[in-house]
Formats: sequence, structure tokens, C-alpha cells
Amino acid sequence: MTNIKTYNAISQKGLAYLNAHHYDINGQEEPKGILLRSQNLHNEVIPSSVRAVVRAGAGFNNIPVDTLSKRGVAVFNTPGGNANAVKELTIAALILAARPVVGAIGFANETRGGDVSLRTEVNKGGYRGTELAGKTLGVIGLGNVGSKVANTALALDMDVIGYDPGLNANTAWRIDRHIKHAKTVEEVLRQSDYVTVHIPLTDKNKYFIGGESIKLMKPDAALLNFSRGGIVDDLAAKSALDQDQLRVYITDFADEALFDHPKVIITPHIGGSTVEAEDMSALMAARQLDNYLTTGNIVNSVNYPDIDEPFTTKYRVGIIHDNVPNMIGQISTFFGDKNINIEQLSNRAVGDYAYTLVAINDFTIDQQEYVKVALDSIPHVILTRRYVNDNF
Ligand SMILES: NC(=O)c1ccc[n+]([C@@H]2O[C@H](COP(=O)([O-])OP(=O)(O)OC[C@H]3O[C@@H](n4cnc5c(N)ncnc54)[C@H](O)[C@@H]3O)[C@@H](O)[C@H]2O)c1
Ligand SMILES: O=C(O)[C@H](O)COP(=O)(O)O
Repeated sequence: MTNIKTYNAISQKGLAYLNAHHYDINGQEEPKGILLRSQNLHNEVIPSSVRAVVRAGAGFNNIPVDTLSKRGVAVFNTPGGNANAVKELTIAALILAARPVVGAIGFANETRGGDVSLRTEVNKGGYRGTELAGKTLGVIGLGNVGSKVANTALALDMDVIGYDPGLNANTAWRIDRHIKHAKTVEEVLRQSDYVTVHIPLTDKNKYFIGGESIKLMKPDAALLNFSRGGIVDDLAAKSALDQDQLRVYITDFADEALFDHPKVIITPHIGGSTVEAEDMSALMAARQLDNYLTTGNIVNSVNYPDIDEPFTTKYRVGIIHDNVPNMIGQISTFFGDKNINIEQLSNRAVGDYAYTLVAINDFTIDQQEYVKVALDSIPHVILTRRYVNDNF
């Protein structure tokens, strides 16, 4: 059986899917795949047997993607699998930023003894809040999470302004037409009463919201970070709170520097922690992993191009290679040399890498051995794998 190594608590739905498809979970064999959530893989030794690493979740900054790409290991995530969960918690955070709910609960518990209702009624004035309706929400990053937050905020009668230079024709349709599109992040920061960040942690996005950005915000604005620690400069946020340049900071990422600050609310990275989101992300991850290992189809990869074709021939050969000229010519020549008929050839490239999937019906053992050696000898080929269709 093919062994899959897991890290973190992976929902039973995903594990059951793999079990039902004849995988062993954390068995004795060298693993062919790794399934994980937030475990930091940067310092782990990843066995040479591993062909795929799948993140049940959105953020993949915990995975050494560049190193794995050079080794021919496909890395996947599960976009959108937990977006609704993060949206709901972000909306809760907006309400916590508008109404002093946390303090009010503490106050209610302190009024025990004597005439409770009289004391709460006399003193509740200290817990008056404001309403979200009519205020402006700035959303930085309008991907799976940000687009849902933005659309929901409209339903709360907020005005919404969004910023995402990476939107394309496929992703822009998710966003309600009443959302104003900002050309610069500065526009969002200046105009918003609430700013929420939903972007990945990359080298470019490290401290995307720092001291200078916070200075552009209204002094009574609220800042929300349900993306990743390190996207907002927590020390800059703390300093702005201390100098009344920011009203409240709510983050899903604990930081020693922020503990016990009266204007900070910290949650322990629970944005995606709902039963539904964990089930959905694990199931997506398990399906994508099985699909890749058994058919060579790549869906939701973060390092290689997606190719998702029905497996209608007896064999396929998947070739991961650098995105350089003349690869398809060289690959098909070797098949032609041995008189192997190619039924279909799919090729896509993204960034530095490309993927070629060759579909074949008649493929003798001799031909298979020749093709493997020949393809591996082509400069810029990173990995070749053969897939056999059991249903054929
Ligand atoms: N708190 C949690 O538990 C939790 C759960 C899910 C996701 N996340 C985090 O939230 C991030 C976003 O999740 P998602 O599912 O929406 O991802 P996504 O990939 O669907 O969307 C990210 C969007 O950010 C945009 N973007 C990237 N850099 C930007 C920048 N500098 N300025 C503006 N836009 C930028 C991209 O174009 C993309 O549209 C994830 O990368 C992850 O780190 C956290
Ligand atoms: O990027 C994500 O999907 C979230 O941060 C969720 O992380 P988790 O799987 O560790 O809860």
C-alpha cells in the first residue's frame, strides 16, 4: 500500500478517503506523500520517496516550496476550503472592534451579588459601542477569504473598498459590484474605519502593514489580521495603539509583544478551525493527493502548473521540467524513436516550471524502460513518472 505521512490533526473525513483508496496512513513504508496543516516543514528532512506535499489549508509559508520544486515534488494547497470559517471569524472580529463585548462580559460577571440588575443598568454606559452600518471597511487581498468578507460586509450595510492587484478574470467575478476597487493600498488605508488583511505571507508581504502604513490610517480605525503573523508589524501596531494613532488591533496570531495590551484582542490561530472547514480542507487535500499519485493530474498546485485531464488511456507519463524552449520537441522525439504512439500530449508552464503529460495506449515493458532512461537524460527534466490506468 502507498504510505502517506501526516502532521497535525487532519480531519477524519480526509483520512477515511485515503484509507478507502488503499493508502496507509503513517505506515512503515517510505512515504509517497505528506499531508499536513501548519507544521513547519522548513527544518524537517523530507524523504526522497515523497512525490507530493499537500497543505490542508490555504497558507503554505510553512513548506519549503522552492527546494521541493527543484526536487520534482508537487506542492498543493486547498484554496477556499476554509474561507467561510475565516470570513465568519473576521466578521465576529469586526463586531468585537465596534462593540466592547469582551469587556462587557467581564463586567457582567463582576456584578454578582445584591441587586444585580440595578448595578448592571447603572453601569452599562461604559460599554456603549458603535455600529458597523455606514462605516467603511477596507479589505486588502480579495481572494477566497477577502472576497467573502467584503461581500458579507456589504450585507451589514458597510461601504467596502478593496485592494488586490493580483485579481484576474477568473477571480474578479466573486466580488460584488458594489465594492469599490482601490488602485493603491494607501487609498484603502486612508478611507477605511476598519482595515482587514487577507494576503499570503511571502517575502514581499512581510510587514506589508508597518508603521508608515498605519500612520495613513484614521486614528480611530481598527486593524484586523487573520492572514499570518508577520504580515502586520505587531510592534508598529502596538506603538500606534499606545500613541492613539490606532484604536484597536485584532489578530489571530499570538505575539509576546501584544499580550495584555488593553487595545489588542488575540485569538490563537483559529480562523480555519471549524468542523466544516477542517473536513472540507482535508477532503480536498486527500482527493488532490490521490488524483496526482494515481493519474498524474495536478490540481491546486502552488509550484507546478495544473493539468487535469480525464485518464482515458492505459498509460501516462508525467514529466516535470524547467520552463525552457524545445522540451516538448525533445520529449516527443524519444517516443517517436521507439515507435510509441502518443494519444494525447498536454503541456503547461507557470513561472520557472512546466509539466508535460503524455497519454499512451500501447506501451511495452521495453519501450517503458527506454523512455524512462531517455527522458531522464534530457537536460532540464526534473522528474518522470509512469501512471497505469487500472480501470482500462
Ligand atoms: N487565520 C487562519 O486560520 C487562516 C485561514 C485561512 C487562510 N489564512 C491566511 O489568509 C491568507 C489568504 O487566504 P485566501 O484563502 O484568501 O488566499 P487566496 O490565495 O485565495 O487569496 C489571497 C489574495 O491575496 C492577494 N494578494 C497577494 N499579495 C497581495 C498584496 N500585497 N496586496 C493585495 N493583495 C494581495 C492575491 O492576489 C490573492 O487574490 C492565506 O495565505 C493564509 O495565510 C489564515
Ligand atoms: O492557512 C490556513 O489555511 C490557516 O492558517 C489554517 O491553518 P490550520 O490548518 O493550522 O488551522
